Amino acid sequence: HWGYGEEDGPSAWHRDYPIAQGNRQSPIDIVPAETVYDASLPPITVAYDHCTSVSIANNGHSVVVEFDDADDRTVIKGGPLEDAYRLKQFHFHWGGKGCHGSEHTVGGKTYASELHLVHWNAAKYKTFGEAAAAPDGLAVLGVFLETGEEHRGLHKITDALYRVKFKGSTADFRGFNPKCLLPNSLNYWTYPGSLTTPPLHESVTWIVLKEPIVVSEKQMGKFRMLLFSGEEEDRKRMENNFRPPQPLKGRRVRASFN
Ligand SMILES: COc1cc(C[n+]2ccc3cc(OS(N)(=O)=O)ccc3c2)cc(OC)c1OC
Ligand SMILES: [Zn+2]
Repeated sequence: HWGYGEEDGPSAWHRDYPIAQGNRQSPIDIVPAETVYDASLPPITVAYDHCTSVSIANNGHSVVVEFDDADDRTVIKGGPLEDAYRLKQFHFHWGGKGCHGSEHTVGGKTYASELHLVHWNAAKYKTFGEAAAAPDGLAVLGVFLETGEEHRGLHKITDALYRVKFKGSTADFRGFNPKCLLPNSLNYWTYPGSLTTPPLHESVTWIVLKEPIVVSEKQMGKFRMLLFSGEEEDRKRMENNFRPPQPLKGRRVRASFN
């Protein structure tokens, strides 16, 4: 099975998932000077008012908060998106310490972590799985995390992490609204890309926010107490669960701001 170690990490994924060497893989290094300001790009609308988080889980690769996606109560629309995309889950990628751990980089700059809010096009597809295999099926909103002051909204998450320490553990996690994890500005870059973990489907319209949110080193430390391993296995700390930037292959990265 795939992972982030020496043997099963990102450089080996192509053996089981040849699309890893495809033409629209993610993440990428976003080079601001090479992005194209697109004045016709409307702002994105994040309509997370009736938040319906259901559970928090450790899937052996990250910590994931799942949502009830049975209706259009929690959606993202506008920006590069033709339809409203329904929030399915969010999760994080992070490093071992210091300021590396994000998946996207900005002019080579890495951040301590990156939040991914995963949405699917329920206007066009019946299930997440079906959408995940379609070129316009998913929209992932990426938010950079940098270390500094404590983040009040993140406490509810970091205080729940002890309940999902081991791979395969799940806990109730209701009523969390991820709107509190967004920065003040919704200025973004957007480009056509993929899932950053297997199955690496090239089905994602990426929307990466320029402004990071600030979380404390102590809060980041709580993510690193999670384990890749299950209760009966040798302990492996969950850290450095990020894929490095992939070739741009001629893709255009548009900016919603000048
Ligand atoms: C709920 O059903 C599925 C869940 C999942 C779980 N999953 C796996 C990998 C993922 C990678 C992701 O990549 S990322 N890091 O770019 O956000 C996002 C969501 C993911 C969700 C995948 C599926 O098919 C690909 C599913 O349909 C069968
Ligand atoms: Zn992710």
